[in-house]
Amino acid sequence: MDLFLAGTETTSTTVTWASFYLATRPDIQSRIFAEIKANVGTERLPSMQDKQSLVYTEAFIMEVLRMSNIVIFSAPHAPVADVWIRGFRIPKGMQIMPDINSVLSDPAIWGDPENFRPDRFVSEEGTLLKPDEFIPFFTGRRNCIGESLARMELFLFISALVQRFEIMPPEGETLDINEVDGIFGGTHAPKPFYIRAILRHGKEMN
Ligand code: HEM
Repeated sequence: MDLFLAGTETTSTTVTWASFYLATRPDIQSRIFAEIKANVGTERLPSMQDKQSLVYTEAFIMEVLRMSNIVIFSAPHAPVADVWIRGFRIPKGMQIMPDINSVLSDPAIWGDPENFRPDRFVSEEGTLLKPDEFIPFFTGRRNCIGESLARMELFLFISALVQRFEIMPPEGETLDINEVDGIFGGTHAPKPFYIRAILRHGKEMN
């Protein structure tokens, strides 16, 4: 369970959502590639040392995590004593499953949660913003134990993918969020879809 669902399906589903957003948003993909080209180049693969300088790339990954919201409910939790929240009593020991989606898509927090907009995580000074409400790995003492590993995997895989390939919809086709969204099983995954991954070469890479 830990190995296949928590450790594997989560990151692979996030990469699948990232491929969808890359294929449907060439404007965003161009900005990611330009950032990688300027800060890493194309002679070597990006490494974790590059994360500080690839702010927009990391903001893209955060926006994929926010929009795709692959773990809609946290694991079951229970209070160790009676608590009152907005007039509701949650008795000691009662199992609750907090709704992560209600936070990641709250207009009062994000303004335009329905729009895919990595810039919401970039400050005016060009640094990465980390709002408290960004909780795809949930929050508190029992939050996702694999967060650091997952974020490292996503950064290395997605930055290398965009450095080497241009991601596009199939020839002559468009991809639509309403057609791929979404299968709610172990994770919130997109329905199967096709993309093209065209190797970047020549002038673009130099
Ligand atoms: C994009 C990737 C991932 C997301 C969005 C994610 C999200 C979550 C969430 C929301 C929880 C529930 C936390 C809570 O209820 O407080 C959780 C728990 C957990 N995750 Fe992840 N996870 C991801 C990747 C991983 C990876 C790569 C591993 C392991 C290598 C992992 C291992 C676990 C384990 C073992 C738990 C249960 C922790 C506990 O109950 O104490 N996760 N994850």
